[in-house]
Amino acid sequence: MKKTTIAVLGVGLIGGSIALSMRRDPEIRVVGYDVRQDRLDKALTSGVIHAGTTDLQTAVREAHIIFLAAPVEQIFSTLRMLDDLELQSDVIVTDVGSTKAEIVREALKVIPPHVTFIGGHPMAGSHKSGVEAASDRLLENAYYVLTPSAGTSEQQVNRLADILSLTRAKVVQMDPETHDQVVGAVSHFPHVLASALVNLVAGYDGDDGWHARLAAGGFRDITRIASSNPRMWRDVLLQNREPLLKIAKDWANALEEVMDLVKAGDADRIEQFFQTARDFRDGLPERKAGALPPLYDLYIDIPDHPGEIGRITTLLGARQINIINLQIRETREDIYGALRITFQSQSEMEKGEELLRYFDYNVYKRV
Ligand SMILES: NC(=O)c1ccc[n+]([C@@H]2O[C@H](COP(=O)([O-])OP(=O)(O)OC[C@H]3O[C@@H](n4cnc5c(N)ncnc54)[C@H](O)[C@@H]3O)[C@@H](O)[C@H]2O)c1
Ligand SMILES: O=C(O)C(=O)C[C@]1(C(=O)O)C=C[C@@H](O)C=C1
Repeated sequence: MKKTTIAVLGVGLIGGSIALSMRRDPEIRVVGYDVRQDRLDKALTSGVIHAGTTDLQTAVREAHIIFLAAPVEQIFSTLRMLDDLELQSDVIVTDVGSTKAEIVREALKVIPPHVTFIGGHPMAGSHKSGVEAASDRLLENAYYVLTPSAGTSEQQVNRLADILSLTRAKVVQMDPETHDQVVGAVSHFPHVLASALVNLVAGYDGDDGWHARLAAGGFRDITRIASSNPRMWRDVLLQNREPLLKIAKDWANALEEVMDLVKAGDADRIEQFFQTARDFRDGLPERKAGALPPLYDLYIDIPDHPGEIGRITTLLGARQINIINLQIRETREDIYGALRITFQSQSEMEKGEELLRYFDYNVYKRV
């Protein structure tokens, strides 16, 4: 049987995670394309892709499905290049960009007639970037929005949904404008808010640094996403202007309403405000509620001498502690836990943790 070839253009967090999911099927060959050779090298050595190239034509020539997984601005420029490339006759091109309306409009304008374009957006991610943060479980149980156009053949949509089942995400269909409105409210605007709040507090933080030091769980929980890639979010905001401007207006009104209650000292309605939010927040569907087991991961600092990883796996193996995955993470100085070990169960993880601590390793549950 002929293998299915998948091209992933942009082997970063999302492209890498999709590539890893695709590799669950041994009949799929994943070719990565990136403008950065060092990123392809990382993806190759960590087994994310079967082959990598910085030549776009080589990457797409044999592809049956092409994922555009670069930052949004580069998704536009790549779309415009497709017309000059030799492609398979029934190829599906899809993207993973965080905005949809403008991308789909552009694709319909520039895509060659024999090519099917289906907009896509997996609703999962991280504030971390790059292939080193990729995981075959990143999209598990997340919604994956597809935005086929009126003329898109149902058979092609099903073909794409079929391949996407390897990510274990829940594929849904939506029109691009609805997508941008909804995702503007639940993802884009929250990123603006998180960063605006951080900038406000940074401005308050005087020489004594008390704001930074007292910032505990609340501030950290609501601002994690302010650590996201600034270039990526610049592009997203520029592509989703109209919905965002409307949401910002609604936000300003909502904030004013609460502050009016504070001004009036209206205890009942202030409490009601928090209660209403809590009811909706507590009712959000639990992403981990699906059939798949949660992750049992430990992160371990690896001392910088040869044979350390071998020593750790030997220690675990000797006590029959089962691990299902091992990942060496980007070794930037400020990152703890360079080695990630995924265990089969909670009890295996606990046994592993006890053992590694006994042998004096620094072990973390989450980083
Ligand atoms: N980060 C998230 O949480 C998230 C979630 C869902 C969707 N997205 C979307 O996924 C896309 C990628 O985001 P990411 O977080 O994976 O970014 P990333 O920075 O981790 O990866 C992007 C990769 O694209 C490469 N690249 C840059 N220009 C390119 C070009 N012209 N052609 C090919 N490759 C190029 C970069 O070298 C990098 O390896 C964006 O469009 C983003 O909107 C991101
Ligand atoms: O979890 C995160 O860090 C994310 O920001 C992921 C997130 C989001 O939920 O806003 C960010 C961008 C996307 O396009 C989809 C998902």
